[in-house]
Amino acid sequence: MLVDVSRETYGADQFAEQFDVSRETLACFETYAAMLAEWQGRMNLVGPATLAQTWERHFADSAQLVPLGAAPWLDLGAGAGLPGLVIALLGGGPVDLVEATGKKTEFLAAVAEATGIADQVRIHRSRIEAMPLLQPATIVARACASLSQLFDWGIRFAGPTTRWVLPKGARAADEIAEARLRFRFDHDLVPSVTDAQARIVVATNVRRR
Ligand SMILES: C[S@@+](CC[C@H](N)C(=O)[O-])C[C@H]1O[C@@H](n2cnc3c(N)ncnc32)[C@H](O)[C@@H]1O
Repeated sequence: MLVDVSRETYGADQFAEQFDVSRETLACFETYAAMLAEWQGRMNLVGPATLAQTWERHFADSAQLVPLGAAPWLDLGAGAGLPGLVIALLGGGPVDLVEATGKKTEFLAAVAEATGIADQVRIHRSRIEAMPLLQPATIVARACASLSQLFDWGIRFAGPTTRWVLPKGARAADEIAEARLRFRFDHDLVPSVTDAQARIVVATNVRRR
């Protein structure tokens, strides 16, 4: 079901109701939102125009992915923790978050510490290509790269049953067609609850042609 409230009114209360978030967990998300706003003044964590819509554009957009995968998760290009920290805050961890930019990994560690989920996340300051091998049940990546590039980066972590949960915009079908030139995979397309045009690609059995 699409979020049926206007962007101006979607906030903590709507997020808590939509995702059945406890009061205690909601307090953690409020801490996260406040830290995002504070650190955004020092570095570009999220698109500046999206900061005012953090609860919908970032938290809800990430939270909708939780039921599509299973732990352990591997978040490629985690940035400000979207979706990796959101998944861990909602009890979906453990999550390995890979992020190349040192300042962003400092932010990730600070939020994990402040919200009490440090034991549910492993934060890797690394390029994805340089990561040691992990065996995630689910590989997730949001706003990081094309489907082909994500498969290229992630395939060494994946087996036939690994799920790939990859939110994509309106161009999901084009990216799938492009990826099919080089990879075989099964997939479902799940509508996004935050953007009527967007789709989430849920792929399994990804292998090179
Ligand atoms: C556009 S941001 C998206 C971040 C976050 N997933 C989100 O949805 O807000 C892409 C992130 O991927 C990181 N990144 C890009 N290529 C990477 C690589 N090869 N290894 C590790 N991180 C990478 C960038 O530093 C950046 O923080």
